[in-house]
Amino acid sequence: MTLRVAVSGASGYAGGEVLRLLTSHPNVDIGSITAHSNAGQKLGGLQPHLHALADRVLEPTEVDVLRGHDVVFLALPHGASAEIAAELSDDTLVIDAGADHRLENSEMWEKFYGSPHAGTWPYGLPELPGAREKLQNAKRIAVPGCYPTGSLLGLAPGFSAGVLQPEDVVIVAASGTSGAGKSLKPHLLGSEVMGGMSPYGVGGSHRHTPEIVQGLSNAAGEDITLSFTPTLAPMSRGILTTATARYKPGVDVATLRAAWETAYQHEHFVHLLPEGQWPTTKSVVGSNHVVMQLAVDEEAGRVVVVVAVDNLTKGTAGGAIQSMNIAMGFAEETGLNTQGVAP
Ligand SMILES: NC(=O)C1=CN([C@@H]2O[C@H](COP(=O)(O)OP(=O)(O)OC[C@H]3O[C@@H](n4cnc5c(N)ncnc54)[C@H](OP(=O)(O)O)[C@@H]3O)[C@@H](O)[C@H]2O)C=CC1
Ligand SMILES: CC(=O)N[C@@H](CCC(=O)OP(=O)(O)O)C(=O)O
Repeated sequence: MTLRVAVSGASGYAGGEVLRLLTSHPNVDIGSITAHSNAGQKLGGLQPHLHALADRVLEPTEVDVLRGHDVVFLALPHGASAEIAAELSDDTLVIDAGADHRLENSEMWEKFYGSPHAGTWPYGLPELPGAREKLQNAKRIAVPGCYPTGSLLGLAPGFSAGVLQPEDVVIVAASGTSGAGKSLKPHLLGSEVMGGMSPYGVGGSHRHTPEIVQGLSNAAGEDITLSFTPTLAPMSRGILTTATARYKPGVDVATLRAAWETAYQHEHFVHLLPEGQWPTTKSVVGSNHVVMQLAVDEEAGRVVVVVAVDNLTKGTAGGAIQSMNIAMGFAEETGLNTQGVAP
């Protein structure tokens, strides 16, 4: 089966990565590609790495352009996708890379995004417990945020297995600058970012906080409490997440490690490294692979999990295509790879 697929936001980072991956997907024919201020431009001038599509012209992001495709990827700013998705047929698979449909709690949406909530779609992180069933035959999929991808994959196994305490979860993550998108932002100028790291969204104010709380609470079966701090690192791609949580009294080290080994033993894209090896963001650049390592800090009574993802691949576009594969009944790994780029 060949799907006709449209990509909106194709001039941006997330849309560009969706296109890069789709060009090697055997079941996809790339239909309309759309943009906003860059509509009318050739893709080659904006995404010079996408040689195979260089002469394709970006159309405006309008419902009429997106209609008539089997699958539509929306890689638009927050708030822009809900309106378009509502106009697309129920038979079209719509995959939203933005945040509009990720949260289950409308109050949380309004608190963190400051607009009316558009509703909740199946969450596109297949490795979470119960997620695959909801993605099969889905016609609407919400792609997770990039920080939630590493954070949830890092701690969900411990909560699902009932070995972690729900209160006092702490996550600190360092992201590459592509996480912020392509539009001009003064704090992302090379001279601001190169040679140093800086925090932002400190004190529970980052909008990914409720998304991570939601996923971990669902895994735990009870509400968890979280302190989440994002930081900006001088690299273009990648997120290194350090997630720690208290383990329940009496749980031993072997039981803790077994929870993660069991959760990921059959997963194609998520890999608990052999003991003693630690993840690096460099090892996952351009791949849909997630690598992690776990340590048990017995003095502190905490599990420490370190996770590396490529924010644009597994953290957005690769995860979106993996979910498309599930929804459409293709083998989950179709068109995706687990090999990084080195050095
Ligand atoms: N970057 C990342 O790592 C991740 C991004 N995401 C999400 O993906 C989405 C896109 O992010 P990203 O690619 O980084 O952002 P970019 O700023 O790189 O790209 C934004 C895209 O949206 C288009 N656009 C801008 N304004 C509008 C508008 N008002 N209406 C319609 N289209 C518009 C732009 O078109 P033009 O260039 O023509 O103006 C461009 O194609 C966001 O919702 C983001 O949260 C999710 C996970 C990770
Ligand atoms: C480095 C950086 O700025 N990252 C972005 C997160 C990008 C992303 O995944 O998030 P959404 O899809 O939810 O926007 C941020 O912190 O806002």
